[in-house]
Amino acid sequence: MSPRALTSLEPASTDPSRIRNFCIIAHIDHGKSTLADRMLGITGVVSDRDMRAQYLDRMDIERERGITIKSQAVRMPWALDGDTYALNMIDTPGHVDFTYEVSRSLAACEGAILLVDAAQGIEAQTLANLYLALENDLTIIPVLNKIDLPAADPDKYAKELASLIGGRPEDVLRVSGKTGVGVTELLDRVVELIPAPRGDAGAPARAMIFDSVYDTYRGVITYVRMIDGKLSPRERVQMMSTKAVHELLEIGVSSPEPTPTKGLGVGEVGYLITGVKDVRQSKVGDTVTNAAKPSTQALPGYTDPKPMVFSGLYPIDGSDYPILREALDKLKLSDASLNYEPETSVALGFGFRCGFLGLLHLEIVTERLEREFGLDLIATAPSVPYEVTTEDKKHFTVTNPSEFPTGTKIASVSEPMVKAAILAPKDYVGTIMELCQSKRGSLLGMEYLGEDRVEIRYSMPLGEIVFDFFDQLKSKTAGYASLDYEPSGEQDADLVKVDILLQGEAVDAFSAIVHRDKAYAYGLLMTERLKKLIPRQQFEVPIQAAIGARIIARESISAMRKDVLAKCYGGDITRKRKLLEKQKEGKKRMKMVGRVEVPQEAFIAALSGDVEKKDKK
Ligand SMILES: Nc1nc2c(ncn2[C@@H]2O[C@H](COP(=O)(O)OP(=O)(O)OP(=O)(O)O)[C@@H](O)[C@H]2O)c(=O)[nH]1
Repeated sequence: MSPRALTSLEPASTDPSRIRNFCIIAHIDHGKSTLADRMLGITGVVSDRDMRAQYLDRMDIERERGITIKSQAVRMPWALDGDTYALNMIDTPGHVDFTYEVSRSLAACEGAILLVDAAQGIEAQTLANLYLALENDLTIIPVLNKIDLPAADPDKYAKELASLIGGRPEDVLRVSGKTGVGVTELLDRVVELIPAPRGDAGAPARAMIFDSVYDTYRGVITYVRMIDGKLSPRERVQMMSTKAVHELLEIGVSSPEPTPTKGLGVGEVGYLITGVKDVRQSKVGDTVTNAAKPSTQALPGYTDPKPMVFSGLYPIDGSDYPILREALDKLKLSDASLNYEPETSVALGFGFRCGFLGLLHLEIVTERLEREFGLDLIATAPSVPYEVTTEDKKHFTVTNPSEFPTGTKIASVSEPMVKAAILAPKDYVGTIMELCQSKRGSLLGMEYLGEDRVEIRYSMPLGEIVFDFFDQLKSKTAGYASLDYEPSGEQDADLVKVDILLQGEAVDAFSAIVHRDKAYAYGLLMTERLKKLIPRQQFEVPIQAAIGARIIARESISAMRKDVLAKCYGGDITRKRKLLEKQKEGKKRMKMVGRVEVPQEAFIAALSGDVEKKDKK
């Protein structure tokens, strides 16, 4: 603990002029959590003994992957020039999937520490987060981290940062979250530079929800930033988007363990517990007001986050379906942006079509389902929502390719677009442009940042990004490129559905919506894959790819009579019976597509692309 830390955990001050609300924004892995931990140690809110790495990241998956999914807020007392301040640090998620949550966390602050790895320099998310912070009028404190690294080049990157935000290189602070160098000065800088919150203490209460977390024992814990007025324990509060009224069972601050207080006033950051059991009743971005004396104007910026990536989740063992349903119901309590509805597939049986904020969100949810609920799952290829208009002027949204209309005349199809920003060393510009072009991107602009780093901006269909864009980008640039993107409306495109047919029957899990120019390649890929995976049957099985009634690719599996009894010449009837029993067992794991028997493993391998991976080895 530093001598500057205070020993008392009682809120240092509730006078708004002594409050500083800030967050740390950084690209993934630039050391935000490490720095946050170090601040907790230096301000004395967490003793060295209790300090475990990444105190703020509570979920196991977060800790293992080293990423922050859920933001948390913590109050730290800090003394400067004889005055005591309450520093509220709001931890923001760093990944693109959670941009909305980031923007709400930023809206709860007056300032932001812009943290950049002194060995890496500015990356795509540094910029994306900086732009979000500037949109919210935050005061920016530029900081270089990891100056203890031998590869650190603080002089170079201080210049880069200064030219980006318009300041002097010598004003860029240099710290190491790991060793603690410079962190005390940084805390002082937070007090000096970040403006105190302002609000109307006499007005009806308005608090903005910037996070809401499900806790098994306490129900939903809602993190808020008070804008106007005051909230006190036991009073009745109203959520302005839904008008739902709840009683405030507890109100307090995290330092960093929840500590009840007598209320929260202007500029304060803390938590509320109302006994609700589902985070959907306490939505990020919503305004909390006093039910008896409600405010008439909700705070700006609230939206319902829309799922942008869809995938079918199926239990590999069909009998796990009820467990999957229960697991999703449970996860929903803590994840307001997870959507799902039951669906059935010829190939995969019973499952759920789930909507996610993005690919990382999908990965996290599948991993939690497998890990926390012991499920083995197969996920269908991710797809995005398409808006379809038919010639008779009907509109609908297609989130499952197999539901894409055929037969009816389609007037237009539009797909979600994103503005993508890619940052990379300049040597990779050609490679990156080639890749973006091949993914139907159109160049928006290009800018040099410093001597060797370039920001390339493209408009691209989200559908191309969710496929394997990020993996390809990483492998083509030896890991040097970083990517960020934001939704930017919709655009009409010449999209078609490619079906994959086994003996004339469409296998729903393999239908895909692709651009007409890519339909043939997709058809060829899938028919070849399946040919390798599906065992011979007693008759010839054609595998075809089709757009509507038009076949665009074809393979076939030649017939073979599989006579399991052939080996059993002689009359041993028990042995014959055993073999027949065994065959029956095997059949249970088979899925029937028309008359064709397909082992489920074949579907799984075809969906995950395991065939090519094996071929490459
Ligand atoms: N040498 C050195 N390593 C550091 C420092 N700060 C963080 N690291 C290391 O950098 C890696 C990433 O640090 P984190 O604190 O997890 O990064 P983060 O920005 O919180 O990552 P996300 O939560 O994924 O955004 C870890 O391996 C840390 O040990 C530092 O000051 N010096």
